[in-house]
Amino acid sequence: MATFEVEGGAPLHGEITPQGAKNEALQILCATLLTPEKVTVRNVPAIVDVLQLIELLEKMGVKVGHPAEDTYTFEAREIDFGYLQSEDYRKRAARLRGSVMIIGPLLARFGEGYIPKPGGDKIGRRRLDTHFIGFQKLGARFDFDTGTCFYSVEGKPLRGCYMLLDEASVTGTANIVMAAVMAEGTTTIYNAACEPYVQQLCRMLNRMGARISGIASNLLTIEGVKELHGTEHTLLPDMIEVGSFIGMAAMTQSEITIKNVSFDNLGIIPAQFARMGIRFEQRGDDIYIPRQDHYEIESFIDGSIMTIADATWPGLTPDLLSVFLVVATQAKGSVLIHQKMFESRLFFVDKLIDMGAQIILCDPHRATVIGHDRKVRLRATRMTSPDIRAGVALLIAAMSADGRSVIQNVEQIDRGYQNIDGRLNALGAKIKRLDGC
Ligand SMILES: CC(=O)N[C@H]1[C@@H](OP(=O)(O)OP(=O)(O)OC[C@H]2O[C@@H](n3ccc(=O)[nH]c3=O)[C@H](O)[C@@H]2O)O[C@H](CO)[C@@H](O)[C@@H]1O
Ligand SMILES: C=C(OP(=O)(O)O)C(=O)O
Repeated sequence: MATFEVEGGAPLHGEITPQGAKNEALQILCATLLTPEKVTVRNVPAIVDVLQLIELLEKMGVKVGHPAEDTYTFEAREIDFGYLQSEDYRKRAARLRGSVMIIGPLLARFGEGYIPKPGGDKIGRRRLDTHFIGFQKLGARFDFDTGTCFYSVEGKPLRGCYMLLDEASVTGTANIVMAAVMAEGTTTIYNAACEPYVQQLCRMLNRMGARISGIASNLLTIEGVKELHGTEHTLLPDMIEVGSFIGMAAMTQSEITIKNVSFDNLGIIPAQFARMGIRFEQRGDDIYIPRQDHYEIESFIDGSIMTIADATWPGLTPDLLSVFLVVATQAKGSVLIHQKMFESRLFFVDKLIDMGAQIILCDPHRATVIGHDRKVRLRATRMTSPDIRAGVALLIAAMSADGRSVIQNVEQIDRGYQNIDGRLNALGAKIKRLDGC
């Protein structure tokens, strides 16, 4: 288990460039299975989840090239279906959430697909009904082995149809879109998720020859085509990393510039930080955050305490609520953080309370934070990272705290943030990585 030792109170200064988007990468890499031709993907982040998925594709028979540090090529000429039944496949695919999107492309191209129960953050129930109901609507047969938690789908040809998703699942939408691109006839997906990750996937599929319209809306229409071809794709900057850096800068009284953020694809994220009282400037496609000793959370117009809640796009992504929560601990004012989607994502607040933050966990979904307005500094402590985003929130808390904190299990943070210690230390942070502690 790797550990960070963090000396709090060191302000950051300088420029940082966000990595490519983790959740987009997972969709795009799976989409390379849809064609035997070469697909080149750029701005690929070197993070654990993405590297594991690349390794998995290689084991499945995909020819993977790595012509530059952030660029990979994929040629899925043949797939080793024997490997998909192996113990090694089950073990590797079960390590990350994104592997679930292997099954849609396999079903589309080969008429069969297999996947174990995927991994990812342990943040509450993470059902897959939307994915498999969608495949069934397209005509696939579905089987779930409850003993081994192994999902199988089979069906050829798939036939386009109308479907109303029971929820706007991000990976579910991606999986169904990829299954439908080569189905016979027209598929209409209503209540589709439209996060930038899904938009980017649809745009790439269209470049490969797919016919998808309605991109960026919750109504997608897909006219099936016979085959898809190779293409090139560049991942967007990771909006969750951008949001994490905005929050980190405010909390640690730092002056930084976040370069090339693709501002137009950040949606409501900048406005939500502005409502927390955090000042920043858009400079071209960069975000400049001045040092700020105080930031005051707005109230609603009627004077009531502000709520920050997650929602499907274009609402606020649930992956940033942990960051908003930790940043609120040093704001002036109070806020209710309402994590609607996941039921076990707020328990890390116990650690912040140990550090001296004023937080009431109302129930598993809601926490009220009463900001200190910097009158009291958080105290350093020893903690363990439970998931990627809570991990980064704890890192932000430790960087602002008085004294030396220890964060264990930083492999969780490494799943989603590339060389985070190295990149932050280059800006003046004092983070020491201790391996095997
Ligand atoms: C690999 C990947 O891309 N992971 C992201 C993806 O996960 P993932 O695609 O697994 O998440 P889903 O969008 O399927 O669902 C997330 C949670 O929200 C609930 N839900 C979803 C839609 C809805 O309309 N109502 C509702 O309550 C689901 O029941 C589930 O508990 O999207 C999540 C939601 O943005 C993000 O947190 C994850 O980082
Ligand atoms: C929940 C997340 O990831 P995953 O879906 O891969 O577990 C996340 O990125 O915050």
